[in-house]
Amino acid sequence: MRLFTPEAMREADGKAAAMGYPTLLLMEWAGMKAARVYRRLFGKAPAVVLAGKGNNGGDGLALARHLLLGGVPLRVYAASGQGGDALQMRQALEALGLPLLPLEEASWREGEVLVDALFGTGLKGPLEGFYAGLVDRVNASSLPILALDLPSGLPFSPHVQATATLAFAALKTPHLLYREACGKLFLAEIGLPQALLEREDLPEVATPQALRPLLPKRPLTAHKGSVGRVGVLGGYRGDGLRYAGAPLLAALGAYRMGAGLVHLVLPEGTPLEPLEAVFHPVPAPALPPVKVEALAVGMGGGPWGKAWALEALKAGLPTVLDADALHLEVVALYRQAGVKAVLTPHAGEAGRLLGAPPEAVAQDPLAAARALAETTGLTVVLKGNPTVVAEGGRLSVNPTGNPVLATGGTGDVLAGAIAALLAAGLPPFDAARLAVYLHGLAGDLLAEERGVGLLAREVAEALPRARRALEKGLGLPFALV
Ligand SMILES: NC(=O)C1=CN([C@@H]2O[C@H](COP(=O)(O)OP(=O)(O)OC[C@H]3O[C@@H](n4cnc5c(N)ncnc54)[C@H](OP(=O)(O)O)[C@@H]3O)[C@@H](O)[C@H]2O)[C@@H](O)CC1
Ligand SMILES: Nc1ncnc2c1ncn2[C@@H]1O[C@H](COP(=O)(O)OP(=O)(O)O)[C@@H](O)[C@H]1O
Ligand SMILES: [K+]
Repeated sequence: MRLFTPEAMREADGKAAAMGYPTLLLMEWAGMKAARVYRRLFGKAPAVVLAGKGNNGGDGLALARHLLLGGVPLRVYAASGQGGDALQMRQALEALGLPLLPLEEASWREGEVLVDALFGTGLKGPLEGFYAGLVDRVNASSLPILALDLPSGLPFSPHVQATATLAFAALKTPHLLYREACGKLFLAEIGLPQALLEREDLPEVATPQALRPLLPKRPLTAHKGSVGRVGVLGGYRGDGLRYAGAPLLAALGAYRMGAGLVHLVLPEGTPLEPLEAVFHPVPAPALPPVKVEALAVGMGGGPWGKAWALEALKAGLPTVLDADALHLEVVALYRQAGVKAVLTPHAGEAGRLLGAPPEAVAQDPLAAARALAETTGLTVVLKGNPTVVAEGGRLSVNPTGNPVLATGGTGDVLAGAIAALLAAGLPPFDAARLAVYLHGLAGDLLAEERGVGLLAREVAEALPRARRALEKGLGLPFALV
């Protein structure tokens, strides 16, 4: 599944028209699916439809007709000046005898549901004046809001804060970058020719359909030496400081992602927890002779981070470089050596590597991940919401995960999980996008059950459940209608 920009979506729309596909059918399907979602969410609660003059408004007018025919009480406030398909939808509605009210008079009361069909992919700049005021009133209404295609105003402010959003034909970038404004997300197929949706040049939205085939198989004859062994190198002791938990969490992440064996290389004197790992206490960063297929390096490394990474490089194995191992010199050496490496920065670390403020990275994570993959020549996992995986020209945007994961150590678990998949033989891009998806899904399962207050180790513990869900093809965090 591809992630469209609003421009790419409009282009697809235009191509459908140029192919002779009757675009009125697309709008009719959009309206019909929207009515279906409305009924599913709100039953027969009375609707107030706010329709703009473009095609997004047209979708709203089509929805209104289906609600009317389905016996849902409603009022429609519409801008004037529709043309093309939207005008036909207006005429169809009026022919059924529903008078359209001027948008300027829009009002609502307790118990009603607002449908936001003001603006979709055609918005050219921030809303101002009347429309900005209308959006502010909508947001202040405390009524449920169903946004059609996009919450109006996105990707700018002000924008509608929807209870639910129904995307048409494909997800667009704002759906994943402004997840909060969308509320519960739905995606409707509306009959756009499939060829127009297959755009290899656009980023991927990671889905169970794409990821399930990547799950490493476990044959009957599997043994702990055959399914991937991971070396974890990290931790620091000095200056009165101790970072002992991070490498342990990475080891848990690796085991819970299916590693056969984990070798844990730690500073001497680190307090050890009972864990199924083989411990290698060392007086200073070093790589003892261990039989592993991949490494995870840098978690809790503090000032030792760089030294851990340089020691690990000697093995020439696929390596996850996390946290304190993320330095430009280190990254350059891995690239020179032709080692398969996955970098796992959050926005702060990515900003440091790119020489950009973290806010700029968080503002456009797709561009930042792409830039970092380009400058380093390595695979990049830019963590956040959404997490973006980049390698060469490829981008994968992850739809799972939630703020419950914003707690110390969840990134360490992820680093170990990626290393386990590298050790199982997956190429870096696949190991990264699969681990990121499952890690986010583990967080989603836990968020639903328990909410805020998770421990990182619990995220590791939930990885097998996330994996089982993916094996069944489940776990897509938005509904297809
Ligand atoms: N993809 C698909 O396959 C399908 C897509 N469909 C639907 O079409 C939607 C896209 O429709 P669209 O292109 O008509 O644009 P839309 O979002 O209605 O807005 C255009 C209006 O906004 C106005 N306007 C712009 N900027 C503004 C501003 N800053 N402040 C104020 N006004 C501003 C602009 O005015 P103008 O500049 O033209 O005067 C124009 O009137 C898409 O989201 C989906 O819902 C489906 O129907 C079926 C198939
Ligand atoms: N708001 C959020 N939404 C989704 N995922 C989040 C959110 N906050 C944190 N995460 C995830 O949690 C992990 C945090 O990693 P990181 O910042 O490296 O933490 P730590 O260094 O404590 O392990 C990342 O995988 C990140 O994507
Ligand atoms: K809208």
